[in-house]
Amino acid sequence: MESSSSSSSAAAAEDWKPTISQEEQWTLESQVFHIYRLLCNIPPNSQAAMLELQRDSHMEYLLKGLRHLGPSFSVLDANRPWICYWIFHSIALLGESIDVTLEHNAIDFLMRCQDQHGGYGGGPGQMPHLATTYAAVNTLITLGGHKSLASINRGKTYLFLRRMKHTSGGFSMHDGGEVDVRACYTAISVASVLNILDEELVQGVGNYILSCQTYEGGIAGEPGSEAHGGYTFCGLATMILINEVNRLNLASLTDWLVFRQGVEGGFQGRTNKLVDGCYSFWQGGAAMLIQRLHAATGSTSSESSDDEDSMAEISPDREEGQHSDVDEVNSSSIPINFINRHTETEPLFQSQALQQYILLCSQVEGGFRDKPGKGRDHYHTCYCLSGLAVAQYSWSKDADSAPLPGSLLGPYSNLLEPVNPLHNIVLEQYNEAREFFSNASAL
Ligand SMILES: CC(C)=CCC/C(C)=C/CC/C(C)=C/COP(=O)(O)OP(=O)(O)O
Ligand SMILES: [Zn+2]
Repeated sequence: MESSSSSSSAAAAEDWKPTISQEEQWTLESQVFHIYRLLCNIPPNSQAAMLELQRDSHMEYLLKGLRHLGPSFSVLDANRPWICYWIFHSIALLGESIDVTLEHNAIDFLMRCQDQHGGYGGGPGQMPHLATTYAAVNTLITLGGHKSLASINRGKTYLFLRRMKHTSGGFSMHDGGEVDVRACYTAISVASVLNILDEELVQGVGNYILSCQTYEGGIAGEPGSEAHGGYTFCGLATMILINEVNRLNLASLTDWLVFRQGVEGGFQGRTNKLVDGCYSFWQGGAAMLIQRLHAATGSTSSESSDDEDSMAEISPDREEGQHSDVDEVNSSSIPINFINRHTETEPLFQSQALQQYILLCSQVEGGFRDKPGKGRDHYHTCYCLSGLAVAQYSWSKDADSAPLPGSLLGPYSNLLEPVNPLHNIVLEQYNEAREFFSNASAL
């Protein structure tokens, strides 16, 4: 028999139930929109307009952010290379260009952040740090052109990276700083893209990342911590860049990752936490990396894939001594071979649902946010747009081919530029930098 309290709570639940028309299908997508409509008091039948990427208002917000830094980027903030990266990368994803003066001001500012002994600080005269070094290098590559790329002192950057190398095999974020998976990723990403990656930098990194893969399958920031999307992206991308990805338990990593997408369509960073727009890239980008691991070894867009090879590529191989460790790392072809692979595999996540979460729940009038109720910021704008690009191209067989019909949610004007997910740099700018640095003189 039903108690009176349970019947009244059943009635309350009945009251709360969203009213959906008969014709409306109770799909994952309509659930997301319905929740959002309830939260934001949006009148019914306005979904189509809300699925549009508000390009103009995003550009306005991004340019306002640059103006706020001042002509010589002199605003007091210890994070200025990051602000530059978040804004310039967002503009590049939107396929927009910027005023030449602004571009030169940004390059000049980042040159002043470069330490005399290598690496970039959060502002001129500040201590060099791996996170701001990654942000500065990615920004300069995004700006592109000779002045920007040639402003990076590769020799000194290499010495800085060597100085950050830690006895554990990982890297410290700065002199005397914390050692974690973020540090490994930022160091290896910078070294790879600048074509200065060598055995000394790579030695021990794979063992360090392996020690951070948890019982859940995802990767934690440090040994013994909780698996998290941010660190899982960093650890996985690092392992690919050093050619040791098969040492990870990829089956359990994939399993953990695919369960991080919530019914809202967005991703959560870790088990039992709320979804957040920024994980659209950290988790979505990691899913894209795994999807590309399923491609046939060495195949390119013009070659066919081979299923057996592709499975061998991702099968876990955790036994010591069996991996082809550092000897192959001086081959700078690893990242480009990886990106140029032709994949026949479907995305590992619900791509339409992710696009819907980003456009309906994270997008605001100018910028993006974590979730409804939170404010916009440049970090979330950058990573929501990066995640949107990943989702839009998730059905594409080649990294740079146009999305298949139906895989793009909303109007065609929503389409962003494709990214290289290993570094989160727009593909065209990455290719320019790769060519520039492969022709650069040896250190
Ligand atoms: C390249 C680079 C520097 C990468 C950084 C990667 C990254 C985003 C790491 C996440 C850090 C972290 C533990 C956040 C948890 O915050 P929280 O507890 O507020 O959020 P949560 O509830 O969503 O876990
Ligand atoms: Zn976030």
